[in-house]
Amino acid sequence: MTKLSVNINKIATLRNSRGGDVPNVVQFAKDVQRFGAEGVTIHPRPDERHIRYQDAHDLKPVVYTEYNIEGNPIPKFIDLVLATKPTQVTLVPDSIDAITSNAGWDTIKNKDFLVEVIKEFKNNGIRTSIFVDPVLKQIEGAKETGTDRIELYTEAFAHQYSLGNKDAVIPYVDCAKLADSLDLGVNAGHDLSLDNIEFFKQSIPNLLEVSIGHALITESLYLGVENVINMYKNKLK
Ligand SMILES: CC(=O)[C@@H](O)[C@H](O)COP(=O)(O)O
Ligand SMILES: NCC(=O)COP(=O)(O)O
Repeated sequence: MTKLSVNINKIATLRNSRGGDVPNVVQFAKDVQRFGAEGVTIHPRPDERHIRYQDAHDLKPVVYTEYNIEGNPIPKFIDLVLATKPTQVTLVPDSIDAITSNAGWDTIKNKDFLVEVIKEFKNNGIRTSIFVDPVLKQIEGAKETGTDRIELYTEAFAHQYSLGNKDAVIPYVDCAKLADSLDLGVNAGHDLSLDNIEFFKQSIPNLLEVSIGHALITESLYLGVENVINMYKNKLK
């Protein structure tokens, strides 16, 4: 079975747009778990434009499923992860001004750095995952870092799949097979959605976990809007 971890960044974006505390990210994390999510993912960015570092602390006592914190391991992020001790830390090589994650690690070039930070997290009992493009030599490089898992960056697959190109999954299948043979766990994320998730999952049997945010929150709005409009209309009769 593949675990679904819900990325709640977008809930924090909505909250921050008005100030205040609506919607409440802690309540949302409680609710997604009550509805069946098997994990909660956050990706605090240095500018705290959505999830704030304080949110990571506030979520710790309520996330009883898998708590996954993603981000670029700058010193401030490393301190946050060591203080909150999530189930898993996913290392992502974001540039400081990136709108969203847009590339995986060069695991060969950054080997020494990754070995060092991964060792520190693992010594603190935190499972590690590193965000990678679906490139075989990057998976081999990931193995050399000592990480427990990789997260396959699925943006390219999602885009190509939306254009009808199902073969776009092939590099992901090859990388997942290689990871399996190297005893690396396989996660995936970015732009996964109700449209593409079933095909992706069926193509990759050893997929342990997906983290989904942008599409899942958007779909929740669309699938809920009819119901909410009717609730307002009833109150306005
Ligand atoms: C690593 C990854 O693909 C996601 O964590 C994604 O980057 C979410 O971050 P934003 O919500 O800031 O786009
Ligand atoms: N690691 C991927 C993630 O957490 C969510 O990415 P997206 O679904 O918001 O594109």
